[in-house]
Amino acid sequence: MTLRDDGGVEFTKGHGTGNDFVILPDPDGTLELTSDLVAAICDRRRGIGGDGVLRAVRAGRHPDGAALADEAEWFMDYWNSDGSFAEMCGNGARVFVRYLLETGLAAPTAAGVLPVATRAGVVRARVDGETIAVELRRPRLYATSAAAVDGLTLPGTAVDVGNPHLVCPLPAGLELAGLDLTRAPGFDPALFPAGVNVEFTAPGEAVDGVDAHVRMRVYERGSAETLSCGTGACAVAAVALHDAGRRTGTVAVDVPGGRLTATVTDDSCWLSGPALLVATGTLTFP
Ligand SMILES: N[C@@H](CCC[C@H](N)C(=O)O)C(=O)O
Repeated sequence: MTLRDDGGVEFTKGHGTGNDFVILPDPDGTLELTSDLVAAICDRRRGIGGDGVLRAVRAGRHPDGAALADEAEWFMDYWNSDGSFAEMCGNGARVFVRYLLETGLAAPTAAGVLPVATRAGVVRARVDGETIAVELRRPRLYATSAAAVDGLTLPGTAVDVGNPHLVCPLPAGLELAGLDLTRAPGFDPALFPAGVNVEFTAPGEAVDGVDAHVRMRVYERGSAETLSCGTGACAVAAVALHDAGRRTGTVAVDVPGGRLTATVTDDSCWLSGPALLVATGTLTFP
C-alpha cells in the first residue's frame, strides 16, 4: 500500500522532551515506507516535521520483529529523519508506548508493564501519568575516542546502548550553549563505521533524590541536533556514574527539551520522562 491508495494515511505527532516523531499505524506491515518518504515526512517546511518516524507494525508482520512476536504484540519500526534506520530510540519507545495506550492498540499487563519489540530487542515500559519509563539495555562503555567540534578535539567515551554513542565532557571554561552543532561533529569512522550519536556534557547543580546531575546537548546520527535523546541520556548517565566510581545509580540529565532521568542498574537502564501526543492528521503525499 502506498500513502495515497486510500486517500492518505493517518498520522499522530508526539514528542518526549522535545524529541519529536511522526507515528504511522501500519498493523499489517503493508505500507511502502522508503527512506525518501521518511525524509519528506520529517521535513519541517514541506512535511509534518520530526526527528524521526515510528511505524507501528504488529511484531509478527515485520521481518525485524517476527522473532519477538511471542514477547511483544507491537514492533516499533524506527527511522531517523534522514531516512536511515537505527537500532533503538529511547524517547521514541516512550512516545510509541503513549501512542499504543491512547489509541487502545495495547494495554499494560496486570503488573503494569507494556512490552514493545524493537531492533535492539524487547523493551518493557511502565506508565505513571505523564511519565513513561522504558527499560533499555545497560549501557556498555567500550573505548575512548574523540569528537571534533568548533575546531576543538574533545576526548570522549564510546558507549553502546543498542545504538552507538560518544560522550564528550566539555573542559572547564567551555559553555555547552556556545557549541556550534549546526554541522556534524567529526569522529573516528574506524571505531564507528555506522556513524555515532555524539553527546556533549557539563556538570549540573545538585538535585535532590539523584546521584548525579548532568547537562547535555546531542548531535544525533541521522537527525542532526535534537532537543533530546533518550539513549544518549542513558549513555551520559553511565559515564557520569563511571567517573564517580559507581556501577549503578540514578542521574538527572537535562537536555535542551527538558529533564530525563536514567537509572542504571546491574543489568539494565530505566529511562524516564514525559511523553506526549500533540496532533493527528492525514498524510497525502504523492
Ligand atoms: N533520539 C533517540 C535516538 C534515535 C536514533 C539515533 N539517531 C541513532 O541513529 O542511533 C533516542 O531518544 O534514543
